[in-house]
Parts: sequence; C-alpha cells; structure tokens
Amino acid sequence: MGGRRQKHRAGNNGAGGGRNRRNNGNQGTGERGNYSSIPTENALYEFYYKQTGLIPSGEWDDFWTSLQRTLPTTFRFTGGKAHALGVLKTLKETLIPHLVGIEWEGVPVEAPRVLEWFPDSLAWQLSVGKSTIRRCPPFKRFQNFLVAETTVGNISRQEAVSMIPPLVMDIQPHHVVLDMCAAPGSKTAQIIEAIHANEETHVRAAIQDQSIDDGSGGRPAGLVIANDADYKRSHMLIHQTKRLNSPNLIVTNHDATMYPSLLVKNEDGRKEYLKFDRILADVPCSGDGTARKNYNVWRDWNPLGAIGLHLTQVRILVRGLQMLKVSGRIVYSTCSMNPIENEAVVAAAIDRCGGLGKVNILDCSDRLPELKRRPGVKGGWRVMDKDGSWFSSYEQVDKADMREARLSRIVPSMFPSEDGKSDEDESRVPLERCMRVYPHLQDTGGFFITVLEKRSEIGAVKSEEHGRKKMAAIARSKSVTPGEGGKGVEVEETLEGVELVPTIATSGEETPASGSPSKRKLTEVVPDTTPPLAKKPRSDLPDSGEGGNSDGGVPLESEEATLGTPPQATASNPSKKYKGPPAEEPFKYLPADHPVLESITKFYDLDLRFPKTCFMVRNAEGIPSRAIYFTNHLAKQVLASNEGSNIKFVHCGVKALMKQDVQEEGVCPWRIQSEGLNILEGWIGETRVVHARKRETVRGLLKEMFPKVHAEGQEGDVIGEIEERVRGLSMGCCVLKVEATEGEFEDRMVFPLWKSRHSCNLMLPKDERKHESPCCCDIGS
Ligand SMILES: C[S@@+](CC[C@H](N)C(=O)[O-])C[C@H]1O[C@@H](n2cnc3c(N)ncnc32)[C@H](O)[C@@H]1O
Repeated sequence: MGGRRQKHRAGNNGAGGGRNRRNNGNQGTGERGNYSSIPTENALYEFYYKQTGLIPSGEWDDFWTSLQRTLPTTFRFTGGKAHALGVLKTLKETLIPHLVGIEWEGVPVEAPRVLEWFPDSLAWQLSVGKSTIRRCPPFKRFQNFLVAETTVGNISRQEAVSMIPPLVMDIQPHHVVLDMCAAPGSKTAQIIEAIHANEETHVRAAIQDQSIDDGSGGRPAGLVIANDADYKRSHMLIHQTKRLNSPNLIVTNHDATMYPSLLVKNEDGRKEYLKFDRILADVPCSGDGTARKNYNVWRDWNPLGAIGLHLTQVRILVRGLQMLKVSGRIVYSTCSMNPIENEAVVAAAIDRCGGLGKVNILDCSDRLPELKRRPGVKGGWRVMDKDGSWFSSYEQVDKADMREARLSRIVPSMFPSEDGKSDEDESRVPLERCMRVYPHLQDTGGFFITVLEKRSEIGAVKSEEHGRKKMAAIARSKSVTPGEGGKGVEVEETLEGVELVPTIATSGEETPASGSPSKRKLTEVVPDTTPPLAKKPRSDLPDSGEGGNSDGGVPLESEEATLGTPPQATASNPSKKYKGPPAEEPFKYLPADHPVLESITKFYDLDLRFPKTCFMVRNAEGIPSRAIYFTNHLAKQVLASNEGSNIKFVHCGVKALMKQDVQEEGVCPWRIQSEGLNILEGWIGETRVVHARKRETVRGLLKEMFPKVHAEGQEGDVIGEIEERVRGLSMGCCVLKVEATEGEFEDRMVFPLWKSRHSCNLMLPKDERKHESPCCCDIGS
C-alpha cells in the first residue's frame, strides 16, 4: 500500500486516554454507559425469534442472555501480513505477559484473547470493563497501546462478525472488487489490505531487478471500488480508508440497486463493461443482530424493519450478480438474524437471475474452520405482519386485507420458496450453505453470510410479478388452505399495543468517531440523489450481458408501481427536493512528458521504470497547481473511460506530491507528501536520499521543528549523524531513510525531509508527529 507505513512499535508508550466507542465501553461488566436507561427487553423481538424456531429451545436462554450482554471489544492487526505480525509480536511479548492472571479489587480479570477463527491470530478480543481498564495499570497501558496503534493505523477496532465477509471472499491482488454498500468502510479496509497483500516484497523485487518493467512497479493490478448511496457516508468511507493510502481504490456514490455499468477499455482499445471478480453486498438491514452494541434495537425493533428492506436487499444482490464475472463470487451479508433479510433474499435473487444454472451458493464449511456457525434455514419460516399476525404463505396475505398487506409491503419473495422440495431435488436452492452466526456461539453479535458464485451469464432478470405468480403456483401445488375466519390469516399469538416504526441499522460496522447513530429512519435508506445517467451508451458499445441494463443505467424493472413505495425524499425534510451533493472536481491524468513531471523526474532522479503515466490532478484544466495524485493503471482506465458520464466518482488517488511556495531559483517546488512516500521512495535516486541509523537523530528531528544545519566544522547535536549529508544537499525535498538496526529500530522507517538554506524539517502532519514521538523516542529504553 502506498504511504509511509507506521512501522514503529508503540509498545506501551502511546498517547494516553481512551477513545470510547459509542456505547460499548463497559465490556463484559454489564455496565451500560450512556445507554444505561435502555432496558434490554423488547417483547415483540423476543416473541418473534422464539416463534421462528431458529434457535433450538435448549439454547434459547443462552442465546437470549448473550444478546442482552454488552459486546466485547474486538480489534485486528492491519496492513501487510509481515507488518501486522510484527505489531502482534509487540502485543504478545511486551503487554500480554502483564495481563495474565490479574486480579483487580479481588476479582479475576480476563486477559485479552485471540479470536481463534481469524487467520494468523491477527484478531483479538477484550472483555474487561471500562472502569477496570481505566484504573488497573496493566490494562491502562494496554488501552494506551490500542489507542496509539489505532491512531497510526496498525490496529483497527472492528466488530468480530464484521471481519468475516472479506475473509470468505478469497481476494487476490489482481482482482477487481466492488463493495456495494461500503460505508463506513471497515470491510472495505480489509478488502484493500487483501489486494495489497505481499506488496512490499513485489515492489522490492521490481526495484532491484532492472529486467522487471511491466509498468506496475511491482504494485497489484487489482482495483477496489467502494460505494455508498449516502453522500455523507461515502466521505466517512474516504476518511476510514485514507490511512491505507491505496492507489487501487475508487469511491463512488450511487444507489447500489441501480449501480451504473462502468466502462473500461479492453486490450484492443475498445470499451467494454467492467465486470467484477469479487463483490461484497453488505446490505442495509434491520440490524437486529447488533443489539449487543446498538441498544436502539431494544427500543425500536419491530417486524417492519425486515419487511421494509427485503426488496432493496434483493435488488442490490441481483444488481451485484449482474455485474459479476462468470466464476466470480459475491458475498451477501447482513447483521440481521431474520430469514426475510437473509435466506429469502438469497433465494429470490437466485430465482430472479434464472436459477441454479446461473448462480449457486458455495459450500464454505471448510473456510474458517474454527468459526462456530449454524447452517442457513432451508425453509419453513413465516412472515409476521406489523400487528404480530403470522402468514405462512403469500396466498394467505393475498386473501387477507389487501390494503393492509400492501401497506406492510409483504411480497411473495419473503416466503420460503424451497419448501416441499426434497434434499435430492437438484432444483432446490441449498440454503443450508448460508452461514448464520449467533451471539451465544462465540460471544459475538448476530450475523449472516452467504457466498454466491456466478455460473453463467445472466439474461434478463425476472420481474417481481413473476415471483408473485410463482408463489401462487407453489401455493396451489401445496394446496394451502387459507385459515378459517374470513381473512385467511394464520394468527397464532399476537402482541398488541406496540407502536411500529420501520427502522434500519447498519451492519457490523464500527461507530464513526462522531458517534452519529447507526440506526436511521427508513426514509433515509435509499437517498435517491442519483441523477439519471444522462449519457446513453452508443449502440456500438458491447452488450453488458446484464439483461435489462444495456442502456448502462437502471438495471431492474420498476417495482414501485406495483408495491406502492412512496417517492424517495430526504430524511430531514421529506417534502423538500434534495438538490444532490456538490459536484466533484474531475480527475485529469497528466501526460508522462508534462513539463512538471519532467522536472520532478529530474529533480528526484526518478527511476525510468516508475509508472509516470499514473499521476493526475483534480481540476478540469488538468493543471498541476497544488497537488498531484497517483493511482494504479486500472483506476486510471476506469476514470478515463467513464469521463463525461454522470458516474459519481467521489474519491480516487493518493496525494503524492504537493506544491510548496519556494522563492529560490532552481528549487523543485514539489515536495513528497507523506501519504505518497511509500509509492515513490524506492524509485527515488540516491541524490535525494539521506540515510540515518540512530534513534537520537529521529528523536531530534521530531522534537525540533527546524533544526539548524551548521556550516562545515560546526556540527551540532540535533541531526549530528546526518548533518554532513544534509549540508551537501541542494534545497528542496528529500527522503530520510532510517534502516532497521539492532537496539535502535526494529523496522525500517521513511520520512519526507525538507532541506532549507540553514535548516531542515521533517515534514509530518502535527498529529503524526505527536504519535511518532513517544514511540521513536522510547523504543528500546
Ligand atoms: C451495513 S452498512 C455497511 C457497512 C460497511 N460494509 C462496513 O463494513 O463498514 C450499509 C450501508 O449501506 C448504505 N446504503 C443504504 N442503502 C443503500 C443503497 N441502496 N445503495 C448503496 N448503499 C446503500 C448505507 O448508507 C450504509 O452505509
């Protein structure tokens, strides 16, 4: 990944204090922080899940009490594997020994423990209460370590179950990946890390072996497109992924149910539709598996949450399947335990795409073998209406009060479609291959994951009307008799007096620092801010092979007319038309022989094999006036091929170079930005490199902003080791490389350094300087 990886060891010297997450600071103690006033009770929620029979009766109490307990804190080590293992070693060797066998105020305290199912022990769990962490010194040190390492990007706090989907995607560095509902981006970060796996080794090999000149500079060819329909949340996503400095990332802002077909040039130079090797559809859901950290579930849960989201979920999954390459995989996940949002969605999407010949569910029982899970539900679930009435089939709804049924948006695909088929029936969708994770299995939230594989190209997708007819046929063949009592509604037990408001939660995601509630009103779900994709592809463009989407725009037939969905509006003012987010600056690539690039190449003595065609700027004129960004080839191709369309690209590129205000003649004004350092440093000639070995040199540069560079014969003590070298450099930016040395630094580090006439300056943002200091200054002491 690009950018200067923070490879120092923070040890136990990180910044003090803890950044509390929104509501689960009091891990494992039953303390509830700000949410203490919300009781962990909801009669309708309990009634619903008891009635579904998903949880064997012998496990119910365990399940329910687990759901009521506060969720433990979980975190994972990030970055390339070698790097992550290095930081893990610090945790194991310097902190864990002090946390084992501790008693605090007479009570044994559980040490942090590894999540067994996560590969290479790179994810951990902490179940200690907030007050213990605050007051018990070894835990306070541990908390400081977490805060410091999280700040520099070596650790990411993420809910355990939320880590599962990217792990079962099987992502390779050359893959083109789409994350359809990506904000705030914890899973996107995992996906990006998978794309960059082993990158350092490949880049090093490319730098050293002159014969490697494929234009990639050893970097991965793959691409991640992360999307979210909510403009503000798409910026949250940019913020969350920024620390990864990936030139292989594009962020878009579209409604995933009608994600636009992106164009890309093929090897013959002709444009074709971009298809994906891997897709994640971590869809908006009712979030009832998040009750352990999102206490609003207890206050707000009702059956309309799932009912209101089912169709959006189906449409997102179908759209994803359309955009997938044949043999590609899509992972569908929710943090809901409700079959209506899970198995019903999977079955409906497979049906709408043409059945098992087109799409199948992969058996993942051999993946993450230590993860305790339950198979997907084959069938037999029912749909509960807003008043607590149960329907076993759509036939019963059809015969019930239609106006009521329509209001509650019950549709045929919410019901089991495989009931009555034998296990041997080859047309039966193997829903048991879906994976369900329940809170009591391994002390997590509730989660649902399914891996689907596309077997052949999908033609036109079936309409919702088709589903209705199919359900009627199934009902006829099973001779479902509507219940007695006129309405044909099967009512077992109903709960009365519960006010129902459809709600939506965001799944398994980390709480943004702002602490904005993750639960939002249904009206916010699909902010229809998408302008129509005005540019209709020319008829000479290839068929997208995505049935019903050859115009590159809306892929599915409109279902709103039949279902009576109200027009979309903004949440804050339902009647006021949202004018849409501000226009993004265009992405303009610079020609490799642009005079500015030529001067940069000359000044930094850039290796000729460095991919110079991948530099771009963000203005319509294509003028390098302030910042120059770097992307990989495929990102460039996608941006360039879709230029002038209405596709809402909101982010791409790592800021590699920034223009500095320099008066002096002959000084290159373009300084290397710390984000872009990892991308450039290996390719910069020795004329602009300074080497250091001693901790005291780094310490001096961190503590003093502009240490003096003395005249010959007057060496000072701040930058002593590098003084002579720096004195000999012409003015401008250079790269300080600090090699790993026994007793000094365990890892190599690289910094941008600015040489002025009489001083030098380590060019780090203030907060990085702050977090860098304690670590660099105290390592080994
Ligand atoms: C469950 S959250 C995603 C969590 C994210 N994958 C992560 O791991 O951090 C669902 C996201 O879907 C977005 N969303 C809701 N409706 C959408 C739609 N129609 N198209 C795309 N995104 C949508 C929401 O804004 C929300 O950020």
